[in-house]
Amino acid sequence: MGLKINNVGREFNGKKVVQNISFEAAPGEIIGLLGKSGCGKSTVLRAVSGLDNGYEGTVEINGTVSGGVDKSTGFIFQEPRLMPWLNALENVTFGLKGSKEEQQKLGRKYLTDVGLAAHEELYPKELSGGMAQRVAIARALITSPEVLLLDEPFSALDAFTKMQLQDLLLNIWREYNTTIVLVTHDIEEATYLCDKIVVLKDQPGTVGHELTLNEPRPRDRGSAELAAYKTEILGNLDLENI
Ligand SMILES: Nc1ncnc2c1ncn2[C@@H]1O[C@H](COP(=O)(O)OP(=O)(O)OP(=O)(O)O)[C@@H](O)[C@H]1O
Repeated sequence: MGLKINNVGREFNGKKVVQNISFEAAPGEIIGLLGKSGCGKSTVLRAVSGLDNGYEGTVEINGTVSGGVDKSTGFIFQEPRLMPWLNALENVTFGLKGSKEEQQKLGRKYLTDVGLAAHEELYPKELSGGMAQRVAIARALITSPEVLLLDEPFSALDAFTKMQLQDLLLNIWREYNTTIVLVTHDIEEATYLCDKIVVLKDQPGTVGHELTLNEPRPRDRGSAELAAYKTEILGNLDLENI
């Protein structure tokens, strides 16, 4: 159960961009996909999400081979991608079934979870970058996904907001016990959040290294243990060939 990626490969215009990507995430595990720009992290995540289905290999979610966009997954992008004509609550509840009252009740619960209970009426242009990304997180959570896929979700935010949202993500993960796949190029972020990190090598993207972080939470961002993981990752990033 959980997530199983078997030999995923993807070609664009006759060129292999990623190949033989395999990794697994147990239910409730946070797994990071880390690598240099262009190594194929987003390509792999799009295959896992079903947003792209032109890949080789298989993606299994809870034991079932996925054949497209799976209702049990939620996606969070680098930018919030909110609808500008809808307020925060309407963005979160957009597309939900049920009566307006039911939708609003559910929407308010998730807005509360992301710390925006008092801001449901604000429109995207009235939200800070961090608030907008909180709305995007609430929108992804409202369908109760078993697997949450995040593509560099905090990379556009300032350092302080980024740390706040990383902690928010851990709170949500604790509450909902979702399996999480996090694409990031941020080594600090990966070691702070993840149970397992898959380091991709590029051209074509392949799994270069995998490490398991047996570190209890809450983690200390400045600890010697995390520093040792960072060193291990840096040693496997092939930085001489940037
Ligand atoms: N739809 C597409 N058509 C053609 N080439 C593509 C397409 N999508 C991705 N690529 C190419 O695949 C390679 C990997 O891209 P991808 O976005 O997966 O990398 P990444 O590791 O997520 O990069 P970054 O960290 O910069 O976001 C790149 O060379 C990119 O140009």
